[in-house]
Amino acid sequence: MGRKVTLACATLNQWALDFDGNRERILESILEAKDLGATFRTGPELEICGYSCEDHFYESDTFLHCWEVLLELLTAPLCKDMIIDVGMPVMHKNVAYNCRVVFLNQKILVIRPKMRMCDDGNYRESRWFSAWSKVRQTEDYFLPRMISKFTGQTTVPFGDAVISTRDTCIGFEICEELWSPASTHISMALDGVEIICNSSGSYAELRKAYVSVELVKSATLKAGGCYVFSNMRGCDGQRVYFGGCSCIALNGSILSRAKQFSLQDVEVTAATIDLEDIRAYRNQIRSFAHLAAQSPSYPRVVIDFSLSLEQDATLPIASSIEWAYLRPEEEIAKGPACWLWDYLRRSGQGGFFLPLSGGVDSSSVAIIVFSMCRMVVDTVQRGDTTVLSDVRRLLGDPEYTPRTPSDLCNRILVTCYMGTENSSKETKQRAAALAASIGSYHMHIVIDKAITAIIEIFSGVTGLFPKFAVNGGCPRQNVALQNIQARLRMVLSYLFAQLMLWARNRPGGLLVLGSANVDEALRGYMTKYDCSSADINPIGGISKTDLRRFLNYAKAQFNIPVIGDIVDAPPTAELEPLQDGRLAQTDEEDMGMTYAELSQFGKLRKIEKCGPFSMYCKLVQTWSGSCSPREVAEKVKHFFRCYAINRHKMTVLTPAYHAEKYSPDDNRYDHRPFLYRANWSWQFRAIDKQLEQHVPVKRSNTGNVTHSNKKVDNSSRMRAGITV
Ligand SMILES: Nc1ncnc2c1ncn2[C@@H]1O[C@H](COP(=O)(O)OP(=O)(O)OC[C@H]2O[C@@H]([n+]3cccc(C(=O)O)c3)[C@H](O)[C@@H]2O)[C@@H](O)[C@H]1O
Ligand SMILES: Nc1ncnc2c1ncn2[C@@H]1O[C@H](COP(=O)(O)OP(=O)(O)OP(=O)(O)O)[C@@H](O)[C@H]1O
Ligand SMILES: NC(=O)CC[C@H](N)C(=O)O
Repeated sequence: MGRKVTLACATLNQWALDFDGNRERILESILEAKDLGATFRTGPELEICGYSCEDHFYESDTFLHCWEVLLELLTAPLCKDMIIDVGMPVMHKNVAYNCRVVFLNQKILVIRPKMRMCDDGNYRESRWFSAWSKVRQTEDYFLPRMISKFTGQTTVPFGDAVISTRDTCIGFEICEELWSPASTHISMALDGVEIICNSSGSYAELRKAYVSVELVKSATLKAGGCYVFSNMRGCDGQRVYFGGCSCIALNGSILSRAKQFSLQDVEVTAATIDLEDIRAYRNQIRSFAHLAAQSPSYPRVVIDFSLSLEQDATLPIASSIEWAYLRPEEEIAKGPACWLWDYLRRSGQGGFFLPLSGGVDSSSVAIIVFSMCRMVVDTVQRGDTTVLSDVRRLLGDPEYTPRTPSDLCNRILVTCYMGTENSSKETKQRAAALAASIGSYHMHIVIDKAITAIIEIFSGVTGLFPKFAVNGGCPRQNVALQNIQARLRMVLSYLFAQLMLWARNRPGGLLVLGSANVDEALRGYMTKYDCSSADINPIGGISKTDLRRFLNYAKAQFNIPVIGDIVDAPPTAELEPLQDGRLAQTDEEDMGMTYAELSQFGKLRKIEKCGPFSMYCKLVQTWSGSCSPREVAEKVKHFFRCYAINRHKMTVLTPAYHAEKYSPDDNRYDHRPFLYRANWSWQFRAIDKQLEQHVPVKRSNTGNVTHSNKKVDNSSRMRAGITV
C-alpha cells in the first residue's frame, strides 16, 4: 500500500527565447528531481520559451521552437517514469493559450491552459493570450505531426482537467489563478484533487515576498491538500526580477522552499508527504466535507501509474519549516545584485563603469555591485561551475578563480569621480574611500576644461557669457551651466566605458551604470540625458529612504566605515559654485520638498490612484499635526507642477530593476501622457474651493467623527466630479 509521495518543483533562471539554455536547465532540474526521489516534477510558467517573450508570443516561431524542445524532453531517457509538467504557449483553434503540458513515458497526458490572465503591474498577459473559460471542460487538441509521429497520439485532452493516478489526483493552477478571488484550487480541492501544482512567473518587489507564501499557506489551510508552487528566478531579459521562493506546502504549513535571490540557475525543492494526512485533514473539516459532497466533478485523465512506492512505510516525511523573510535592505543588497549579474553575463560585456560622486545614490550602486561580487565569490566557492565559467568568460581569463569580493570587484567595476570647480574635497574623498573599501578600479578626473570649451563655443557665436545665480545670472543661465556639467559626465562615461578595457589590455567594453533613484525621477529632479542616462540602473526603482536603510545595513554587514559619512552628508548635486569652499546647494532645498514627502506623494499618486484633489484631501488629514491645510495645498500643487513639467523625462528613463510599487517608469509600468497642462487649472481650483470650505473635524472619545460645523458644502467635490 503506497501512501507517501515525493514531489519536486524547479526554480529556474530562464531567458526569453534562449531555447538551448532553457532546455538544458529544465533537463538539469529533472535530473535533480530524480536524484531526490521524486516521481513528479513541475516547473515555472512558460519555462520552455521564458516568461518575458512578450510580442514574440505573436510569432509562430516561438510556438514551433517550444514544440521542438518539448519533443526533446519527451524523447530524453532521463524523463522516464516520472510525471513531468512543463510550461509553454500552445495555439488551439487559432487562439494562443499560456499552458502546462503534462507528460509521462513519452505520452502527453493533458494540456492545461491558464484560466485567469494577469494584467496588472508589469504584466500584460491578455495582450498575447486568452484565458480558457470553459470550466471543467476539455476539447481534443490535434498534436503537431512531429509530436504525433513520436508519441503515436493524434489528439490529447486540452482544457480544465485533472490527472488521476492509481494513488492520488493531481490538478493544475497557473500563477494568477492563485491570486484570483475565484481560485481554481478551491473547486479542485472540493473534487478530491490532492496535489495542486502552480507554475508561476511572479516578479519580486520590495516587501512583496510574503504574498505568494501567505496565499499558498491559506489555500491549503482552508482546503487542505498539498500545494506545489514553482516560480521563475532571475532576469529573463526585462526590468523585472522573478522572485524565486518556490515551495511545497501541506495542510497550511510550508514543508520546503527555494531561495528568493540566488545566482544558482537551477534549484530543485522536494518534499515527501503522506497522502493520508490530506485525507484526514479534509475529512475533519466538516463544512469542507459537506460542500465537497455536492461539488461537480472534473474531467479526469486516468493513468496507470502511481506516484508512491508499494513499500514506503520507512520513508521519512517532511516536517514544516518557518519562512524567514528578508528585510527590505537585505532585498536591496541581493535582488538588484542578482539582476546585474544576469544582465552582465548575458549581455556579453566585460564589466561596469560607474560615475561615482560619493553621494548616497552612486555609492549605493557601487555597493550593490560589491554585493554582487560577494555573491559570485560565495557561489563559486560552493562549487557552482556555471558561475565560475561565466566569470572566466566575461573577464576573458580562462584560468581565473575569484578569491575575494574586492579582487573580483577590481576586475569588474571601474569607478570614476569627475570633479569640477564646484566639487567639494569631501565628496571626492568619500568616493575614493568607498572605492578603496570595495576594491573597484578607481579614477579621479577633472572635467572643467571640457566645460569651458563647450561654453566658449556658445559664447563665440552669441557673444554672451552665461553666469551662475551667485554671480548675477538668471535662472536660465544658472540651470544651463549646471546641466552642461551633468551632461558632459554622461559623454565621458560612455567614452571611458568603451575604452577602459582596451586601456587595461582586455577585450570588450563596460556597461554604464546609472544611479537616479525613484524619487528624483518622479519629481524630475535630474538633468535629461545626464549621468542618469546609462545602460542600466539597479536603483531606479528604489526610494531614497530605502537606499539609506540599505547603506546603514551595508556599513555593518560589509564592514565599510566610510558609508557612515556618505549617509550623514546632505544630498547635493554640487553643480553650483561653492561659497567659501562650502556647499551652497542641497537637494531638498532645491526640490522644495523632502525625500520623505516625495515618497508619500509617489505612493498616493501611483498606488492609491490619487489625482491632485484626492491627494490634497488625504494629506490634509495625514499631515494635520504638522501643516496647515493651506501649506498642504501648496505642497501638493508644487509636487504636481514639477511632476507635470518633468514627466517627459520618464520617457527616456534608463531601464531599471523594478522594485517599487510606486515606480514612475513610463516604459512598461506607469502609463501616462508626457505632455501635461502643468497648471492643472481645474484640479487646483477644486483644491482651492475645498480649502475655502475647510472644516476642522474632531474625533470623539468613541472614535466617531463629528464635524464642528454642521454646514458642510460639498459643491467643490461635486464640481470636481466626485459623488459624496
Ligand atoms: N514637455 C516636454 N516634452 C519633451 N521635452 C521637453 C519638454 N519640456 C522640456 N523638454 C526638454 O527638456 C529639457 C529640460 O530638461 P533638463 O535639461 O533636464 O533641464 P531642467 O529640468 O530645467 O534642469 C535640471 C534640473 O535638475 C537639477 N538637478 C538636480 C540634481 C542633480 C542634477 C544633475 O544634473 O546631476 C540636476 C538642476 O539643478 C535643474 O534644476 C529642455 O531643454 C527640453 O529640451
Ligand atoms: N562629481 C561626480 N563624479 C562622478 N559622477 C558624478 C559626479 N556628480 C554626479 N555624478 C553622477 O551623476 C549622477 C547624478 O548626479 P546627481 O548630482 O543628481 O547625484 P545624485 O542623483 O544625488 O546621486 P549621488 O547621491 O550619487 O550624488 C550621480 O549619481 C553620479 O553617477
Ligand atoms: N504571472 C502571473 O500570473 C503573475 C500573478 C501574480 N499577480 C503576481 O503578482 O505574481
